Amino acid sequence: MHRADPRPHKIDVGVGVYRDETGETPVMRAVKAAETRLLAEQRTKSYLGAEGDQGFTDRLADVALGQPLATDTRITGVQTPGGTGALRLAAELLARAGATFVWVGAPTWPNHGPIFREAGLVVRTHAYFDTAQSRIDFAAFVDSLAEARFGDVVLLHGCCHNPTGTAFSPGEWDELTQLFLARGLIPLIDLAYQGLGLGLDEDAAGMRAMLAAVPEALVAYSCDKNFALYRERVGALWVQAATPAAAVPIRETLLVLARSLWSMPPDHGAATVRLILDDPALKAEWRAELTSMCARINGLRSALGASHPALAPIADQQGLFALLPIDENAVSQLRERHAIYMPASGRINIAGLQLETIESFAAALSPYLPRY
Ligand SMILES: Cc1ncc(COP(=O)(O)O)c(C=O)c1O
Repeated sequence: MHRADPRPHKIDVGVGVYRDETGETPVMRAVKAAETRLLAEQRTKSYLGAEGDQGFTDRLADVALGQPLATDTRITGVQTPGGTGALRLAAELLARAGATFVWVGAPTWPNHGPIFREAGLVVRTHAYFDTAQSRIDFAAFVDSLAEARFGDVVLLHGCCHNPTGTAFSPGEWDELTQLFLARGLIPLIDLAYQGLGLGLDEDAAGMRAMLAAVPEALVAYSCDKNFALYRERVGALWVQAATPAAAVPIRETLLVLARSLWSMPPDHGAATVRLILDDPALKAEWRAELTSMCARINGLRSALGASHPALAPIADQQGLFALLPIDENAVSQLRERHAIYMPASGRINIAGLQLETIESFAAALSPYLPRY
């Protein structure tokens, strides 16, 4: 509908991918350089196993988990087709291990429910977001987990929550860790936007602290956004077992499951990431470009937050998304009257805005926002 709209001032805050100030989703400089190198170097060995590119999974563990895999043999990792593949593989592993319930917050990324259900798990919903205040309702979240039983799995967004833009504070991560330990709950951390919130290490800090404290955990990771490899579907799943010995059959099971899901993950994108992470100059270039993407998003957040009192919480949130406190009716009126496009949920992609369009965007939104 946005594409077909002839109005020149139209705004698309619907599609959930990073956009630069010209509205494009560019290929990152380090990715271009690594792809050129890959064409020259990589193509002599054709076959890859179900685990994918182990160099990729190991190097990425350094970025995500803050440690190379070799230092913690309780953690085993495999390459997956995107974060979606990692979540699906995690779901299959959990179902195979006898898990029944996976808890997800309200709201969450709409694909979470189908991914777990298709693997035979039962999805239960816990409180998460206070829509009126545009913040996490942590007390209600903890209360609703009172029903969770020993061995239940709880999905957590590692940073940059989709769709609300929220993130746990270090204190909240700590409280959750204590709660999970006391109740025997297993965290499945979905880290799809590392580096697009506060920074690479900051965005993973809560997750790392939790991993250090709990015996078992799973981490589903996507490189599709922070390496802008949307076309390639690059991801990884790490599983932390209670002991190094327990990690061995888990790895074997992951490989059996992966063979029946996708046989081998596609190589090109993961090999590109591996080349970047292996080369200090390329790695520095990737980090610099990611930092400027992140700065653009946070600049837009500050401007949008300052434009209207009801949008103020957006300035303190993170990542690509925010959930506007408006209803479906407002969403369709914004489309009809102002050529502003977003899904019925009111989720907006902050990077779909430009600094120059924020004022008119906020003015169009204003009649539909709550008044204080
Ligand atoms: C919260 C969340 N998790 C996982 C994914 C899946 O990642 P990928 O696109 O790499 O499959 C997404 C993608 O939109 C997401 O928003």
